Amino acid sequence: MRALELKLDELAGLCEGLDLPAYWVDRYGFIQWATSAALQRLGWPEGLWQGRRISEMMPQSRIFEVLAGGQSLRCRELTYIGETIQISYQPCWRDGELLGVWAVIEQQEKSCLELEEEEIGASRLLIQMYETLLGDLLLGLAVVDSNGVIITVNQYWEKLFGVNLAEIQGMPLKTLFPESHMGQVLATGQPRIGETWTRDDEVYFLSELPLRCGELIIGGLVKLVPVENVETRDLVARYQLLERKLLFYQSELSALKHEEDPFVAIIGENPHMVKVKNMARKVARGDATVLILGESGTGKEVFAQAIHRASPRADQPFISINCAAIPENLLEAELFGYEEGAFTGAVKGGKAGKFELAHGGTLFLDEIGDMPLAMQAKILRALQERQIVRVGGHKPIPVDVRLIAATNRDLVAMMQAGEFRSDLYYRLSVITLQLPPLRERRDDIPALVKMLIEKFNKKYLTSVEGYDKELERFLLSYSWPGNVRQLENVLEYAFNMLEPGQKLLTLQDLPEQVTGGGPLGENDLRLETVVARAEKKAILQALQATRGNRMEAARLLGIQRSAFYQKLKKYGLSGKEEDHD
Ligand SMILES: Nc1ncnc2c1ncn2[C@@H]1O[C@H](COP(=O)(O)OP(=O)(O)OP(=O)(O)O)[C@@H](O)[C@H]1O
Repeated sequence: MRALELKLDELAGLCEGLDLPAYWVDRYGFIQWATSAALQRLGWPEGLWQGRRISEMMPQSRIFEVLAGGQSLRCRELTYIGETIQISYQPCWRDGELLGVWAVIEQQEKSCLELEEEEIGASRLLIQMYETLLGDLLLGLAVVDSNGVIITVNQYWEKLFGVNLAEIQGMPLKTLFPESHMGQVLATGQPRIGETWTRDDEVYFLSELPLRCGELIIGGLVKLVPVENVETRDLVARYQLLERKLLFYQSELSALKHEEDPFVAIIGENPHMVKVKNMARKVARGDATVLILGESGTGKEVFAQAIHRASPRADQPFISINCAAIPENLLEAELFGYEEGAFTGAVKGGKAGKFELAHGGTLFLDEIGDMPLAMQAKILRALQERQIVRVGGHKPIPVDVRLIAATNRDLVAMMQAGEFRSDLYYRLSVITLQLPPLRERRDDIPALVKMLIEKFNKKYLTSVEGYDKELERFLLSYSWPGNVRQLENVLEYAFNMLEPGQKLLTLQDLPEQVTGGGPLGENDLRLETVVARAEKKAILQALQATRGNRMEAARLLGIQRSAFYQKLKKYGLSGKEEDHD
């Protein structure tokens, strides 16, 4: 910051020394300095302009366009106290951040005339360039001036419209091509792309783009690309694929929105699962806090969402936050928001936290067992007082949220070890749902796989019908340390390995780390696997040494808590080391 202040001071000194009428406006629009020449030109009395916004001193200033758009403006004319003056504005950036705008009052009008000439010269050059490029490309091109009058077209265009360049030069494009929207493109500077146009049963992609020279729109370009063109056909195919994917996601979304019973989508006919689903269905109707326990990937978030959708709050937001994945120093601001200027890098105007965003709806705190003690106290206070205070603020903000929390850690043991506040535990655990790991409900695996195959068939436009006996045996016997999420990832991997037209999934389509005799194949001596094996072992040892305390384990390993959490996910570990040793 000091170096920067020095540079701004230097700029001020330099302008003063050169007797240049110039001033500096910071990124919030406040005038920071002005040279004596500028004060004289603008008639600003000393002492009146300091600390004021430029809009107060000069309401017609164009500086806000520059602050908003980040692009320079040259020789902009404005009338100020009865006199016409021209000002050029130069935005100044540092490390991608806009610092402010340097404004210089032009002294000679000639400089602006020169600028216009430069601009006209540049546009001529541009047109010449286009004429050379137009040649005999397999697409129709037309260039118009800023009034939409045809300057040139290429041979393809001539043939397509059955015209000669000489006879249409100077003609408004709209006369020759009434379907054009070039008028709008030139007026707004916004391109129109992705439209189609048909002539004699031939379909063309139509794009209309503005041609710019710096700030100025100097004309427009029309492109007509026949869909028959091989490259275009490829594009069309990809576009159609994207469109189908979009339709798929739209239908998924509306299915989610209109599901009568949100628990239907949760697959699980295993008796334990049925019991949990029935209980969740009942508690959804009320407003009580729910604690969902279960290993990673068992569907805790799926349950939380279903509870929300089956609750009277269904039309309000469902906001989810993974407490373990967010660095400790950012957690408070994420949860409670912050006021402007609360810390370096704080967004202008402040930011709402998850509690505020969830107002009226449900807040899902995933991995609550990884919440630092200080934050636990703040959450408890927010729940009791039904209000929060943003970081750096004083004003209490009322919040009405239903809280659903989840963890795979043993909160009772943590409580006894003083790592989890008992008052918060009792508040959270009014209703507790315990989700079984997948290895304890293997009878649900076929239904889950069927659902996932349908899902990925839609996503990848494939037509897989099932899997062979060998794969079936594997799917039913594997330990699935990462539970349903791992099953989902493994099958998605298989879909990416499919041969064209393949109807049955086989064991060979699955990732080797899974099929190689355990989560990490012991016979695989590739460096990547050996390093991964060592890393997994170190994590398990750290978890053992800290009796499953992830924060402590991360500290022992000398890595960030969020990085540690990612590694747990990568190796399909739940944090309970004895499960997977
Ligand atoms: N019973 C289920 N039926 C259908 N899909 C499920 C089921 N359980 C889990 N899934 C799917 O498995 C994935 C993981 O589920 P989810 O994110 O709810 O697990 P989690 O327990 O919250 O995991 P973590 O603790 O790691 O955040 C999701 O893609 C979810 O859709």
